[in-house]
Amino acid sequence: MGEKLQRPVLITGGGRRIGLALAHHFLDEEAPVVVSYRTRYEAIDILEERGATCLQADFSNDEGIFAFAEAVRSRCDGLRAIIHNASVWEAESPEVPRQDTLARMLQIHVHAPYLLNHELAPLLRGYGHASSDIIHFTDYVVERGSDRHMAYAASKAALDNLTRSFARMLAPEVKVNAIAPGLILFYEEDDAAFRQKTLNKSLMKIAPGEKEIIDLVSYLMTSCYVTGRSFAVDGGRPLRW
Ligand SMILES: NC(=O)C1=CN([C@@H]2O[C@H](COP(=O)(O)OP(=O)(O)OC[C@H]3O[C@@H](n4cnc5c(N)ncnc54)[C@H](OP(=O)(O)O)[C@@H]3O)[C@@H](O)[C@H]2O)C=CC1
Ligand SMILES: Nc1nc2c(c(=O)[nH]1)N=C([C@H](O)[C@@H](O)CO)CN2
Repeated sequence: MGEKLQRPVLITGGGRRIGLALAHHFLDEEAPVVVSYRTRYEAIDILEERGATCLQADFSNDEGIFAFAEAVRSRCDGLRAIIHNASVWEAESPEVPRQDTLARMLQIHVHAPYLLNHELAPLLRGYGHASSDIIHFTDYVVERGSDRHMAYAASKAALDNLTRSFARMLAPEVKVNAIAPGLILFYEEDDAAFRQKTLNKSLMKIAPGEKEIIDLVSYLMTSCYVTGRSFAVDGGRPLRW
């Protein structure tokens, strides 16, 4: 397996979109990076060519989460940060039993970060005051609930709450914060009508792209005082209702 990595930034779900952009950002900064991926996109080959360590992981059951934690421990003696990006935006649907939707949402947004933080906390500790970070990606719906994504919103709300518990548990060595995005990115297949309707839901009326998230992650990782807080990146969306 070779030498162990020097305190990499660990990003879950780093194979596409925001997680992928974060991985490239840290590689640009010459920071060591570990990403988890579920689907092996071409983007993973490129990350590996750039020096990232990419570990296949499926968090849809607890065994997959524990196996990933063990894989990280076997490659790293320490971690600079854990960024919990992996997520599924699943709506309730009449064809799917509600309990299955709820279980999947809790699995990816609560079991995975809760278990990984406990499993990997020893790798974040021991480097001094405010020297490590955990960042949870939640959602602006944590504040207001959701009509179409009720289980998703509830699971992200639980993750928001875990932010404060882990901040208490791991201070003062590890800062633990949440980022609560509104619309950041569209999907290529989103049509013009959907895009316009969605843009109109915020005050700022743009899909800002990954840079807004990268800038906030950089700020949080630079701070030596900010912990246990949630940061909205939502274009003022809650004010539109
Ligand atoms: N994009 C946006 O506008 C918004 C994003 N957010 C939050 O920001 C974060 C990033 O968003 P975005 O880039 O759009 O996320 P995506 O939904 O595009 O990607 C999430 C990643 O998580 C991975 N993942 C999903 N389920 C599992 C699993 N069971 N095991 C392992 N990995 C898994 C996916 O892998 P695979 O590709 O294999 O499915 C994917 O790579 C998320 O937490 C999201 O909820 C919040 C509000 C708005
Ligand atoms: N895991 C994901 N979570 C969310 C996504 C997404 O694509 N993947 N998208 C959104 C929306 O953009 C929404 O906030 C705007 O209508 C929410 N969560």
